[in-house]
Amino acid sequence: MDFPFNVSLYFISLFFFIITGGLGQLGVGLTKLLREQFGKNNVILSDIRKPPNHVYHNGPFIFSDILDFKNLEEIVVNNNISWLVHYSAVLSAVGESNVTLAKEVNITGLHNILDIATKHALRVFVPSTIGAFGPSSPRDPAPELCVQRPRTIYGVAKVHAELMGEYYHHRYGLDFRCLRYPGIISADSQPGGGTTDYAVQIFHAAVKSGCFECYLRRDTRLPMMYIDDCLRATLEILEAPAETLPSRTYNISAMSFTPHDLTQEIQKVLPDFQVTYNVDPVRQAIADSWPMALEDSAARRDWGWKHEYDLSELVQAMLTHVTTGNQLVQAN
Ligand SMILES: NC(=O)C1=CN([C@@H]2O[C@H](COP(=O)(O)OP(=O)(O)OC[C@H]3O[C@@H](n4cnc5c(N)ncnc54)[C@H](O)[C@@H]3O)[C@@H](O)[C@H]2O)C=CC1
Ligand SMILES: CC(=O)[C@H](N)C(=O)O
Repeated sequence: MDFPFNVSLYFISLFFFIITGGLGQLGVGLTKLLREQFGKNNVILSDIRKPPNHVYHNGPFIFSDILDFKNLEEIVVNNNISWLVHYSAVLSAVGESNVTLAKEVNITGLHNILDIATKHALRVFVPSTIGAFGPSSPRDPAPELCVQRPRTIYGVAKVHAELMGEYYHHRYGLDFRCLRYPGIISADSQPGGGTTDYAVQIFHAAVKSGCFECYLRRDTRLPMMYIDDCLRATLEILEAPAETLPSRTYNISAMSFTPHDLTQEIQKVLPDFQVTYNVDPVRQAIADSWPMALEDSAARRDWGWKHEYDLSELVQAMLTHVTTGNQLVQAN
C-alpha cells in the first residue's frame, strides 16, 4: 500500500520533548540535536534561569522548577509532552558544599519527574554518572553491575535515580532510560560545578593565558568524553527500540586520562603551555573515589554505541573551538 507521506517521519514527529535543567553544560547542545531530528517546535528547553538571547530566540523556552510538581505537570499536559529528558542536577563539588540543595534537586526533584512521567505515560531519560560508583567499586574498569557505595550526595542521589527508574520500569512499565556519563568536555558551554571541570577549564586557560593551575593531582585518571559523543549517545539511546534494551542503565565510555596526559597532549600544539598543581582536598577525595575507566560492552552490544573521539581528537577539537570562539569574541 502506498502512503502519501513518509510514514516513519510522521511517527517521529509525534514525539514532543521537554528538557529540564537545559541551560547547563549539556542541555543546549542536546536541544539543538533533538530539534534537528524531531523539529524545532517539538523540543522545549526549560530551566529556572533566564536564557541568553541566542538560546531564547532559537526555539521554545519555558521556566520550569522541577521542585514545583503542579507547574511541571501543567507544562507536560499543556504541551502534550511524550519524552522528558531530565538534566536538572546539582553536580558533585557544589553538592558537597550544599547537601540540602543537592538532596532537594537530585532526590525530591527526581521523584517529581518519575511520578509525572508515570502518570502521563511519558518516556524518561535520566543521566547517571561515574560518580555513582564509590571507593569499594572496581575502579579499572567499573563494570555495569557491581558494588555502588558512593561517598558524595551527588553519587548517592544518582544511584537512587538508577534504582528508582528501574523500579518504576518493572513495577509500572515506565520507559526509563539511563546512561552513566563520564566527565564531559565541551568548548562553548561551561561546566556547572563538578569534579571533572578542570578538563574544560584547562583549554580556555591554555588559549587565553598559556598557564593553568590544576586542582587535581597530576596522576588522577578519570573517564572522560567529548560532548559530541555524549550527545550522540543520548540521541541513540532515546531512539533505540525498547526491545533492544535489556538493561535500562548503561555505562558509556570513550577515553581515560590524567591531568598530566592532557597537558602533554595540549603541549603538542602549544609547546609553551605550563600547568601547576594546587590540590583541592575535597575534589581530590571525590576523584579518588571514582573509577579510572568504565566498561561499556553492553551499550556497544545492545544498541551499537561507538565513541568517535579519543584524547588526540578531543584536544584538536577543543583547541580549534576555543581558539575560534576567542577570535569571534575579540572581533565583536
Ligand atoms: N557535565 C558532566 O560532566 C556530566 C553530567 N552528568 C549529568 O548530566 C546532567 C546535565 O549535566 P550538566 O548540564 O553538566 O549540569 P549543569 O550543572 O551544567 O546544569 C544543571 C542545570 O540544572 C538547573 N537546575 C538546578 N536546579 C533546578 C531546579 N530546581 N529546577 C530546574 N532546573 C534546575 C540549573 O539551573 C542548571 O542549568 C546532570 O544530570 C548531570 O548529573 C553526568 C555525568 C557527567
Ligand atoms: C562526572 C560528573 O558527573 C560531573 N562532571 C562532576 O564532576 O560532578
